[in-house]
Amino acid sequence: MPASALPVRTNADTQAIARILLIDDNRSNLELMREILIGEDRSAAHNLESLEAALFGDKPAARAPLPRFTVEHCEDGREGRDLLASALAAGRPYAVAFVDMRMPGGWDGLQTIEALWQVDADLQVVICSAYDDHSWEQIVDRLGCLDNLLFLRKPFDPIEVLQLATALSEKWRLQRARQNQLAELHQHVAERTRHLQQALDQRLRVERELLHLSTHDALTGLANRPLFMDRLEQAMILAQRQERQLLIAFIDLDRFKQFNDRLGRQLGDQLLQMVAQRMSACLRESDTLARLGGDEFALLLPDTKHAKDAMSALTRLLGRLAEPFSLAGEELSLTCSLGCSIYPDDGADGEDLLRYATAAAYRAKELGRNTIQAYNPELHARLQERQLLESALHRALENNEFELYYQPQIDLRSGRLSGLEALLRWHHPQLGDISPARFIPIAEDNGLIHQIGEWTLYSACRQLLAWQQQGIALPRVALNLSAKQAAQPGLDALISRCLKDTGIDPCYLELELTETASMDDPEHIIPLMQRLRKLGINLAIDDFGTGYSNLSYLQLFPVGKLKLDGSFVRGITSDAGSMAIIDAVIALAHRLGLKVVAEMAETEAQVIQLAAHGCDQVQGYYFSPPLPAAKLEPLLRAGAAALPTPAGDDGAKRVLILDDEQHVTSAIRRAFRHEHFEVLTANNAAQAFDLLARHRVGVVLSDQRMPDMNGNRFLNQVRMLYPETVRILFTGYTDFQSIREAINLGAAHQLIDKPWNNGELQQLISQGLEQYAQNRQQQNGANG
Ligand SMILES: Nc1nc2c(ncn2[C@@H]2O[C@@H]3COP(=O)(O)O[C@H]4[C@@H](O)[C@H](n5cnc6c(=O)[nH]c(N)nc65)O[C@@H]4COP(=O)(O)O[C@H]3[C@H]2O)c(=O)[nH]1
Repeated sequence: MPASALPVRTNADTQAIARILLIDDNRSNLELMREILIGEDRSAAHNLESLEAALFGDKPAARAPLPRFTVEHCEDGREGRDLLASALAAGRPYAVAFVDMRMPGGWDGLQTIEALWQVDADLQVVICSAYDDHSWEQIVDRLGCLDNLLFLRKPFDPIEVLQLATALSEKWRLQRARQNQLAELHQHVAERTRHLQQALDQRLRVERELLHLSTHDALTGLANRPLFMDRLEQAMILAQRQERQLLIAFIDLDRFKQFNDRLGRQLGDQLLQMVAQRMSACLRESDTLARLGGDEFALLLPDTKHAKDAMSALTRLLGRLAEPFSLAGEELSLTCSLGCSIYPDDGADGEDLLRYATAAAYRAKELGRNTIQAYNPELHARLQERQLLESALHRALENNEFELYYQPQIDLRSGRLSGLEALLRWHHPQLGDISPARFIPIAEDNGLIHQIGEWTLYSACRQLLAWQQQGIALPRVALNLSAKQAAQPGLDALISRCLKDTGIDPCYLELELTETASMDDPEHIIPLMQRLRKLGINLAIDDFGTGYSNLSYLQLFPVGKLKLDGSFVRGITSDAGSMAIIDAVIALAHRLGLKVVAEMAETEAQVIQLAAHGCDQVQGYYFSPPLPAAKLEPLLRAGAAALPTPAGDDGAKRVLILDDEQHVTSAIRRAFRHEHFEVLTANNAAQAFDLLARHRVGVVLSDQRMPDMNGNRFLNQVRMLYPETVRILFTGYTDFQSIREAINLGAAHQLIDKPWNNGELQQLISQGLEQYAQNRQQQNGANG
């Protein structure tokens, strides 16, 4: 009969009440059981207890309420299993099942119990049996020794049924509660574990990020200096074991500051990122590229069998970097200077190796940028000297080891003293006098230049004041300003303060900024120059002609002077190229209303030529070396120097003979001593150029074979420097090669064989002088 055939009586308080399933094929058994368990007659038991309490004098105990059950039943094992399954699925599991042992026509009790436990292993089971058809041992054998199985012998005592139901349902409840607690505990533990895991993950992530931040450069994502040094140390250990070499490179971007200033910080950063990406792209996984700061990078190539292989990687890097970068609609050409050192050849200390590579990169910069320079012993010596000077420099100011020397500048028209250049001298007690060319760059690097500059400024102004107080007419004093000094914030304030402190009129002060410093950073320099001009200070551009001038800037610089670099002055008498540059600079400066000062003029010939080419002022050993203030006093009081005077005639009666053999020049001089022309002689090209610079000469006769410069080359320079002068070449042998060259170059007008015939030579010279006179006339005519 289906379960629904008997009305299912359920108690109202279903949640707190244990659910019991009865499975028995005997309906009257079911009825009886149900009644016992739901229990209308249990009030009688209660009354009985009350009566006992009255009789034996006990107070009727405050009785715990009798357990009540929700009972459902069925008459067949399969049905019981299904009921159990659907109750479980509905979340209303049975606590106890009373199962009849014998149920003919269906599953017997044991089979039923097995099926029930397959559905719900927690179910407490009571086997009800009236027969001894299964011993307890047999039951245990079949079902196992389990604590959720009890045996009830029929006919059963209602109390026994109730006790079994109560105890087992309580046990079931406790077991469930424990299971729930355990599940909760598991859940709690799982949750807690999950939280801890999350916290741990988070912490690991933060730690990883922190580690990355502390070992990487935030802008480019490249390794930073500490990580680079660490990798270098590791690589050195490995390289030592494997007897390999390592290459360490220092990379400095050329003129990055200019780009950064022009593009602005944000685009400058972007450019650095692009540079980093491009460099990384041409390196191997095993290489380490690091950004040390600013525009400086370091590279470690550990996978190097031979350092030479690595050099080709560096060349590739240099080439890739030189390709233009597209940024903000512009094509930017950026190059780099690269220095490298090799482990173990150059050293065994990581810091040293990086320092050597850095020194080599700076050397590469000096050599003209966009190039690679390997560390070498010469650089090593320079570095050691640098270290020595650097530590000595720190004490130089305190120990009063500096002194200012002054070198006069002379006006080439009047010979008057037009100014003085103050030049710093360092007298070191042990190392002797040290050139500013050696220590100024060091002072620029370590920042001492600012203190040194301040000292120089105050010293020069105080000296000017002292001269003023001695009644000496004040010349203008020029001071050098290095690029770092010019970049120093508050420079104009310092100068104003110094002028105020010393009471010097700013018109007596001139500041010289090199062409390179001015052109490197015009956006900063132009406003600075304007502020200095406002203060009344004069400005000059130093070493003009050696840098990469953007000539259009020249109009924007509020300067009054260009200082022509000494290298051109040195070549003025002998090198047509130097002369051409000097001419061009003078013409340019004059068109812009600027004066030109030539520095390092050492010879009379140079001074004469500079004057002849329209240079305004000159400075150099020819007039005076830089001197201490006291030694300059005679010149300052005189206020002028004697200018050299070129021979006044036009050279139409002058001949210059150049031959390295003195007996040749002497013989010619003797032969023509009574002639109508004067004979000058020289035994080397330098002497000859010097004579030509100081005298006009109508005819030049040069030997072809000379050790310092052959005749063709000499005459060719003469052709370019003094085009009107007539040139004759002595060819000692039948030297067709030199004859052909002389003709091709147009170096010589005439050729004459050695040994020569005096009559023939005299005739050639006379013709030459006539030709020269005609050239001069034409020239004068052309000049109007
Ligand atoms: N061969 C030759 N040399 C001559 C002749 N006449 C002068 N000189 C030298 O040429 C250099 C000219 O100075 P500079 O180009 O400004 O070049 C200077 C300047 O750039 C820097 N310097 C010197 N004093 C200072 C200073 O007080 N501050 C700064 N920032 N730099 C300075 O050091 C450089 C070298 O200075 P010095 O060794 O004094 O070298 C000076 C000077 O002594 C000559 O006829 N022949």
